[in-house]
Amino acid sequence: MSNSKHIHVVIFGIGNVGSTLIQQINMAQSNLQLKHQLQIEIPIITNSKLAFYNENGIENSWLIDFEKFSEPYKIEDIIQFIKAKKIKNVIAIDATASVDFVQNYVPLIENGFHIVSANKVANTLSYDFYEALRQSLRKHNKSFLYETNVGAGLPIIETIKNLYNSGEHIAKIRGVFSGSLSYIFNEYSESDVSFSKVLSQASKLGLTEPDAREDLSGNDVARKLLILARELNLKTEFQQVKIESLVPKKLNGKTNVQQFNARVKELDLPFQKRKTALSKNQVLRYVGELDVVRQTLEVKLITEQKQSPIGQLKGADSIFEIFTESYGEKPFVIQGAGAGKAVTARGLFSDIVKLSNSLN
Ligand SMILES: NC(=O)C1=CN([C@@H]2O[C@H](COP(=O)(O)OP(=O)(O)OC[C@H]3O[C@@H](n4cnc5c(N)ncnc54)[C@H](OP(=O)(O)O)[C@@H]3O)[C@@H](O)[C@H]2O)C=CC1
Ligand SMILES: N[C@@H](CC=O)C(=O)O
Repeated sequence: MSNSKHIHVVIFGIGNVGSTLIQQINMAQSNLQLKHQLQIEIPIITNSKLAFYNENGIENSWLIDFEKFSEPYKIEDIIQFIKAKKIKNVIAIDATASVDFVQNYVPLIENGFHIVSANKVANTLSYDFYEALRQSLRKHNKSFLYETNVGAGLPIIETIKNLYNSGEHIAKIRGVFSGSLSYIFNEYSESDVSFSKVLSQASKLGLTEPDAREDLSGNDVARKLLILARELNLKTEFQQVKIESLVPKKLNGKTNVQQFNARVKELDLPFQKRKTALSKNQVLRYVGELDVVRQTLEVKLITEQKQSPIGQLKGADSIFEIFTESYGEKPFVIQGAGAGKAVTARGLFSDIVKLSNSLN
């Protein structure tokens, strides 16, 4: 009999991040087996409507198999399949951006699933939901890991949590929290290309949310700030974040994502005006600031000096400046790709491995 530990991951969402995670897991199998005696199997993958099941674990042909053999599902079908096949050590991966899907977390936990999530929604609904979720995790002795919620693959949440738990006083966290907005303003400030073109490049690179207005409206950055605030035990609500939206009112609200994409050129003129107003040494940056002492959270577009650390950002890099008591006036800084399917999938993968260390 093999001594390997078997972990089973059910992947909800097979878009940019979910599909890359499948590739990364499949490629790492022999190494995980050899070095860690760990076998990660994927018995179910789903998109919003269809699920593909293979109790022995999906194979490299998963895309074709999904197209041929997937079937409509409800969350109860997934739970029932796992129970019927007596599959143990099960982790549900939320690689969706869905508000509806997070309502499945508690039923999943009650039925034996751990959760690893890239989706920020569960941590940014009401504080009551946040607490109820944690109560359910405690009651059923299950884990919920979500390092990719802030800074994609960068180790932000774990670092903040470790500092906080060790009694370090964190005064402020400031920076560029969005990989897509970083990419957009880095490219837009430096080149002659239109704003709508840069936005479409960011979307093609898989940096934006499925609906790019989530990024442009500041909501995605606001969620990240709120998640960090809650890690620091602030009982803050999303409505308390002061947000500067970059989406004109006429393209929000009543327009759907297709209508927005069709009219995206309407963003070009207002952004051209902001760019023209810049001097030679200035760039635009979309920043977030959590002031822990004042308990204020704010996200906004600013004009920044090119020479500053924030002004020097390149590509889709994020930067997190963390001001704490021990580090004094100079913050310690975490910087690197803040979005992208490869780094985000790798972040989910490392949460899976971390979680599997605590399973038998
Ligand atoms: N891209 C990045 O750089 C980063 C992304 N994230 C987060 O990762 C998540 C996924 O992003 P990304 O892969 O780019 O998004 P995509 O739009 O590429 O993929 C989303 C997937 O989720 C599926 N889905 C939507 N609703 C549901 C549902 N209710 N149940 C099951 N599946 C559903 C979609 O299916 P269908 O096609 O049927 O709609 C699709 O397969 C988001 O929450 C995002 O914030 C976090 C850090 C960085
Ligand atoms: N859309 C997000 C993706 C990661 O959370 C971003 O741009 O940072």
